[in-house]
Amino acid sequence: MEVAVGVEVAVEGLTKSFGSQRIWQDVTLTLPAGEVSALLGPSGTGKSVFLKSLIGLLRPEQGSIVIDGTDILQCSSKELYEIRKLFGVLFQDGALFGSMNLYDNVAFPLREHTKKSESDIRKIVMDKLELVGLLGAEDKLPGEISGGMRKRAGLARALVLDPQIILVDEPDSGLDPVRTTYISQTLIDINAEIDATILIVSHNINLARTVPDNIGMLFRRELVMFGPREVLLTSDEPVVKQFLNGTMIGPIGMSEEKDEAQMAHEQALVDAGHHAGGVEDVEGIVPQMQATPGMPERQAVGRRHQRVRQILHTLPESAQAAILQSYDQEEAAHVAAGVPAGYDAREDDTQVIPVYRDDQQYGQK
Ligand SMILES: Nc1ncnc2c1ncn2[C@@H]1O[C@H](COP(=O)(O)OP(=O)(O)OP(=O)(O)O)[C@@H](O)[C@H]1O
Repeated sequence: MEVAVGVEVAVEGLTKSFGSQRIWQDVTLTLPAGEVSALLGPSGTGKSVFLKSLIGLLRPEQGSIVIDGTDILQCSSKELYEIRKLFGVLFQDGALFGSMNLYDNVAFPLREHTKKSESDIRKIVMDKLELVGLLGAEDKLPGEISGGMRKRAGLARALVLDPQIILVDEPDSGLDPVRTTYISQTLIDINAEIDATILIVSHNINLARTVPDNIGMLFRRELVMFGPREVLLTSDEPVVKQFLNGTMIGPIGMSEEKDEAQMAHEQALVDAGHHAGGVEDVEGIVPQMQATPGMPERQAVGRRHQRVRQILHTLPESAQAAILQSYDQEEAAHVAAGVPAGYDAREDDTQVIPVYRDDQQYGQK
C-alpha cells in the first residue's frame, strides 16, 4: 500500500543562546519522515526552546534546520510562512483564546488560512473534536473546562489544517497518567492515519518508553543521543539509562550537575539498601503502543525496524539480542492478532529513507 510520508526535519549543528546563556550547542538530528520522535531531558535543558526553534519562533545563532528542502534559518519570511503551514503545534497549555468557545478556537486556523465555507469548516471542526473526544463541549469556554480538555482542544486545533509535521510540547503536563495515555493513543492513531512526522517534548518516562519510534536526550547543553527507541532503550549511556529509569543513581542530579563525590555517596547509600527511586525492574525494550484496532497499520514501525537492522551490527551484543528478541515478540503478537506475517520483513521496501548521516545520532561520538 502506497502511503504518503510526512516531511523529514533535518537539524544540523544547531546552537542557541540567550545573551551569554548557552542553552544547547551543536545539536544534530533528523526527525525521520512519518515517524514519532520524542525529545527528553531534565527540566530546563531547552526542550521547549528546541521545539520553538523548529517553527521559527526562536532563532538559533548557528546551524541549519532543513524542512522540505528549505533551511528555515536562511529563508525569506514569505518562505517561512509557507513552511509553517506544514506544522500543527500543541503548546503546553493548549494556547487557546480565552474569549472564544472551543468550536471557534478549533475553527480559527481554517477561517484564518483557508477560504473554506462555514459548512465545510463545521465538518472539519466536528471531526477533529470527535477525534479528541470533545464532541458536545463545543460551546464551552476554555476557562470552564479542565486542563486535560484544554489540551485536547489544543490538539484538535493543531490538526485542522492537516499538518505534515506535528509538534507537541509536554502532552502530559498537568494531566493524570490515564489522560496522558489517551493523548498518546490519539497521537499514535494520527500517525497511523496520516503518517505525519511527530515530535513530542516531554520528561515523562512512561511516555518516552512506550510511544515514540525515536528518542533524543538533551543534557548539559548537548544532545547526548538520538536514535531509534530500540537503541536508546538498550543503551548503556549513563544519562540515558538513568533518565529512562527515573532513578537518582547516575549523572543527573537535583540541580542537573552532579560531581563524582556526590555520585559515589549516592551509590554507597543504594549499596547499603536505600531505594534509589524509579522503575528499574522494567528495564529494556517494553512493547510500543500500537494504533487502535481498525486503524491502518503504522508504516513508521516497518521503516524504523529496517533502519535498525542496518546498524544492528554496530550495537553491543546484548543490545542486538534484546532487539531481535523484541522483534520476534512483536511479530508473534501481530500474527496472533491476525496481521499477515512478514509485516516487518520488508528488506526490499523502497520507501525506506536513509536518514542518518553520522554516528553522532547513535551517541557514538
Ligand atoms: N525567550 C527566552 N528568553 C530568555 N531565556 C529563555 C527564553 N525561553 C527560554 N529561556 C531559558 O532557556 C532555558 C530552557 O528553557 P526550556 O523551557 O526550553 O526548558 P525545558 O527543557 O523545556 O524545561 P521544562 O521541562 O522544565 O519545561 C531556561 O533556562 C529558560 O529560562
